[in-house]
Amino acid sequence: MPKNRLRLGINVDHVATVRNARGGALPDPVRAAHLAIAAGADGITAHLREDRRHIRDADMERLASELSKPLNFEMAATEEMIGLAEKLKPHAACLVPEKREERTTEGGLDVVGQAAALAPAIARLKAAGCRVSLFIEPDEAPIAMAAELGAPVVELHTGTWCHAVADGHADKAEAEFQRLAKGAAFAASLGLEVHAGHGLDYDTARKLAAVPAFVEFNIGHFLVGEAIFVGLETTIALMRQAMDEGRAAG
Ligand SMILES: CC(=O)[C@@H](O)[C@H](O)COP(=O)(O)O
Ligand SMILES: NCC(=O)COP(=O)(O)O
Repeated sequence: MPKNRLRLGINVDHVATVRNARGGALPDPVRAAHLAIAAGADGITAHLREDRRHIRDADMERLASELSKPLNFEMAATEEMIGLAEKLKPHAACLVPEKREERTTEGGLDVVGQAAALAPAIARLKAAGCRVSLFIEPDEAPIAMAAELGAPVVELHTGTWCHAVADGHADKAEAEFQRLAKGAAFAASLGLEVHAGHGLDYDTARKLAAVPAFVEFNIGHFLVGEAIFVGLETTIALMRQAMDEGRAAG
């Protein structure tokens, strides 16, 4: 295994989205998490939204107690969520912005504007033993503030780039890719561990893997969708291959 191999975290939120469409117990996101680990995932990500639209408290409790690989608990920095993380003690806690009316996580956390509120949240999560990560835009100001706030990890939001690629806006896509590459290098230069996620597919993950500063990708929606056609094991193997190819080419 190459020393600089990228870690692949699998986000199981949208297995729960399908389950919740019918209100029963199936498909079970925890079963998907076990399967993802058996298929080579390096960790599992799950986002317990305040409105519980996909992952629910009972899912998070089972993920925290059952998994053999690290759990990355994505959450808004609310009292309720920080309290839950203190109770469940997941390996990692990733603070993300959240709006009830949004369809998905639309941008990065406003770490500059919310620094005063984030500082105690980060301190409490660290005291609970969680590796704290901040989900932010790939720009200097939020990255520098993340370092100042003592977060050891940043996850750079790849959504704007992935949308530009999907929409065929080549110039915007190239500019967004350069923004991510520059942001990742800057974050690494400050001693931060650099992750990426949101909207990644095989092609975008392959291209981004060539940027050496990244050490982990968290991917969910695309893989859960692909699993309908080729199965979860195959889609994870194909994503692993794409990331390894990209890294080797970098
Ligand atoms: C923060 C983030 O990017 C993830 O939470 C992911 O997008 C899945 O959750 P949603 O689709 O509910 O935003
Ligand atoms: N933090 C990003 C994540 O966990 C997965 O995002 P997506 O692939 O579901 O868009």
